[in-house]
Amino acid sequence: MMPEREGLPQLTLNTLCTLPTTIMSSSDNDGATPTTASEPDHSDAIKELLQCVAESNEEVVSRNNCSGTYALSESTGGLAYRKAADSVNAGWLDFAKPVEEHELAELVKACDQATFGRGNEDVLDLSYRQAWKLDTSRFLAQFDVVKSGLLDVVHDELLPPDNTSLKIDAQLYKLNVYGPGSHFKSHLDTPRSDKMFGSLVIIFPTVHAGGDLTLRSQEGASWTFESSKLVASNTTDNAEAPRNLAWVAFYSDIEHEVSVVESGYRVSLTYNLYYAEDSAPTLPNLVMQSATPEEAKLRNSIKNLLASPFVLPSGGALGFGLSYKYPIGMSTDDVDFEPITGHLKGKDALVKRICDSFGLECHVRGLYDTSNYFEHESDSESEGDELLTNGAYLAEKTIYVGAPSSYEDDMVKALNRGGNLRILDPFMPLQPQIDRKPECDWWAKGPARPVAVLWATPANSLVAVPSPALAYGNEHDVGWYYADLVLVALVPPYEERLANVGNDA
Ligand SMILES: O=C(O)CCC(=O)C(=O)O
Ligand SMILES: [Fe+2]
Repeated sequence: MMPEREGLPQLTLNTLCTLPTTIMSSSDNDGATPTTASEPDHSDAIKELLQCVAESNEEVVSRNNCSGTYALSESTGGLAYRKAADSVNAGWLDFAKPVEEHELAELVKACDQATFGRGNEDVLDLSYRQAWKLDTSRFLAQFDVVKSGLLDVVHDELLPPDNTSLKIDAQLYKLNVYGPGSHFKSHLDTPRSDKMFGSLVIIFPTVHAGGDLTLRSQEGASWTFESSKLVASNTTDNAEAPRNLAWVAFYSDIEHEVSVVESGYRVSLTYNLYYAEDSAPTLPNLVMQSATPEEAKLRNSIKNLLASPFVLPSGGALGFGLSYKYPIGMSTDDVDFEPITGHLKGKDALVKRICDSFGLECHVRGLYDTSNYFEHESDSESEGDELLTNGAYLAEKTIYVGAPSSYEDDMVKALNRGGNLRILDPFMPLQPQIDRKPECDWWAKGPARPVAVLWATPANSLVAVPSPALAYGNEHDVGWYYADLVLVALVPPYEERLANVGNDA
C-alpha cells in the first residue's frame, strides 16, 4: 500500500549553509559555549574551505553511462516472437542478416502500444511516448547479455572500483519497436528494487533514422547516443559483413529521452540492472590509482577542511548532498538507508571513497526536518525520560507517518530514536556541540545524538517523499521511489583525525 505522505510540507534548506556570526573558536575551546564577537572569528576561513569542497565536487565529472557495439554472429542475432498473446504462431527475425522493412512491420503487428508510468498508473499518452512493446512472455532472443561480456564492461565503467565483488544481474524487461513518428519524452526509469541501479538498452541493426537517446546529467550536461548511426555502418552496404548491435547502459535515475524516429524501425531490448544479491560491501580504504585532476582536487579540498583546527575541533560530521537518487521501498515499515552506503553511484561513491581514506566513518542517511511542521515549541517531554525535540535529523531509516492527525507525534518520536543524529541548529551549522567529547559509538542505541554538521555539498532537499505528480517512469511500479539522500561522514575531534589527514595514501 502506498503511504499517505503527500500532506507533508516540503521544506527547502536553502539557508542550511548560511554561516552564523558566532562560532566556536579553535581547539582550545572545549566547545561548550559559543564564542563572543571579541574572540577570533574563523567563519570566513571555514566558509572558504567548505566552498572549495563544493566547487571541486562540482568539477568532478563522473561517468553516468557507457556504450558500444557488439558484432552479431549466426547464433546470436535471432529473435522469435509470438504473433499474439493467445497464439502459438511465431515469427522469426535474424538481425545477423539484413532484415527487410516489411518483416519489421510484421513484428509491430504482434506488439502492443507501450505505456509509461505516471504516478500510480500506466498511461498511454502518445504525445509523451509513442512506441510498441512486447513483454518477455512473448519473445525469445538469442542474444545472451551475460555471454556477450557486455556486463563486464558495464561493471568496470559504472560500479565503484573499490567494490570488486559486486556483481551485476541484468533482467530482460521489454522488447520495444520505435517506428516512424515514435519517441519517448524525458523520463527517469522507474525503480523496481533497492538493488536496481541502471538500465541497459541494446539496439538491433536495422536501417532507420532518428531515435537517438539523449541523457541529461544532474549538472545539466547532455550526451547523445546515436544508435541509428552506430548500427548503420553495417546495415546498408555489404550483406555478408558482420552486423553490430549498439548498446548503452546508464544509471536509471538519469533523465533521458528518445528522439523521434524519422524513418525505418528501431528495435531494442531493455534490461534493468541490479546489484546481485551476494554483493559484498565496499572494501575500506582502497585508494584510487588513477584519480583525475578533478578527483585529486576534491580529495585535497576535503583534506584541507579536515586539517583545519577551526573546523569541528571537537568532532562532528560533514554532510554531502548526494548527486544521484536512490530507490527506496514504499513501505509502512521503516526502510534502512544503510545498505545504500555500499552501493553508491559515480561521484557519490568517489566522495565516500575519499572520506574512507581519511578514516571518516560514512553512512547514507535521510534528512528530515520537523522544525517548521508543528506549531508547538520544541523540546517537549513525552513518555519515559526521552527528550523529544523538533529540528533537522539525519535518520538511518525512513520515517513512516500514519494519519495526518498523528504526524507530529509519529515524526518527532521516530526521529528522536537512537541511531539518528539531530543536527545542531541547521541554520547555525557551526554552533559548538552540546557534548564536549563525543563518544565514538555515535550509532549506539539511545535517543538521537546531537551533532554539529557542516554541509560540504548542500543537501538537495529533504528525503523525497513519493509524489505521484512528479513520478514519470517507463512503466509504473508502486513498490519503489527515488529518494534524495545525504552522505554523513563522521569527523573525529581535531587531534584524533590528524594522523589520517596527514596520511596521503
Ligand atoms: O530505447 C532507448 O534508447 C531508451 C528507452 C527507454 O528509455 C525506456 O524504455 O525506458
Ligand atoms: Fe527509459
